[in-house]
Amino acid sequence: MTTQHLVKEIKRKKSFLCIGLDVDLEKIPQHLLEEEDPIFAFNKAIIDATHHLAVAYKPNLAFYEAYGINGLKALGKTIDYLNEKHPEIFTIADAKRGDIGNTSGMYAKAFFEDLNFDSVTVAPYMGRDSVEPFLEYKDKHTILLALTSNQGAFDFQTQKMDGEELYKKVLEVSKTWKNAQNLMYVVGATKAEFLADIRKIIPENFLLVPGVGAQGGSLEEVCKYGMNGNVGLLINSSRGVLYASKEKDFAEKAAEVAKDLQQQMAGFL
Ligand SMILES: O=C(O)c1cc(=O)[nH]c(=O)n1[C@@H]1O[C@H](COP(=O)(O)O)[C@@H](O)[C@H]1O
Repeated sequence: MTTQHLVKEIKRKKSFLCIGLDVDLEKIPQHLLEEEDPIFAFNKAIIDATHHLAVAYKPNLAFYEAYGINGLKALGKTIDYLNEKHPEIFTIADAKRGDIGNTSGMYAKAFFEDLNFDSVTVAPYMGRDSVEPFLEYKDKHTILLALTSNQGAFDFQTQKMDGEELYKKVLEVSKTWKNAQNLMYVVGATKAEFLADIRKIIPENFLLVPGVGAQGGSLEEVCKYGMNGNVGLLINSSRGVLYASKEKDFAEKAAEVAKDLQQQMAGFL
């Protein structure tokens, strides 16, 4: 999906909500465990109830790998369902990959060709040749970790290197890479006070912003940092939407939380 297409969808739905499909079998309604594929049954119910309110879905690979081959099969069914039923939705494989060039090439093939995601999250710390195999896919997006939502972000990302914070170096250097127009960046909602500086370096790239809700980030504080004004953010909520209820009404309750987030976002568009 192109960035222009994503922008069009954001304007049409008046939403820049990304729902994180982080499925935890201990948190889903227990009646779903009787289904043949509980993970897919849960995802399908969430997608069916929220697809008109969200522009993106982000399964985090950890939550599928944790259930072995069954988890990976459920991931495959989920992305196929999204691509077939809702091709207008932007899909993110939250895998945080990155390795030596030929290995990254295989990761890119897995997420962009086999699973056919629109984008994948990538860690930048192995440098240019670890990211470029993802950027080779001109119709896909690479979402680079810039300033993450967790406390440990202060261990390295905000430390100075040659007088400049490491996360700023990541932004500046990555801008010079081949097909850099296909880069998006992760900035945690818990790091809203850094967004003004970040936007000075990358005024025209989408930001994926996780960390609202369960991690304490404020939606309102990040919403004004779109690109060139108002569009250019994907704000993610996973647990806050998925586990609004553990009862049979879970999908309905998830839709209520998603609607509340969407309505707050509409005020900024
Ligand atoms: O890349 C991410 O999506 C990510 C980066 C980051 O800095 N912080 C962060 O929380 N995430 C992911 O975003 C999701 C946040 O989930 P909730 O805190 O439940 O909304 C999880 O899948 C995290 O792995």
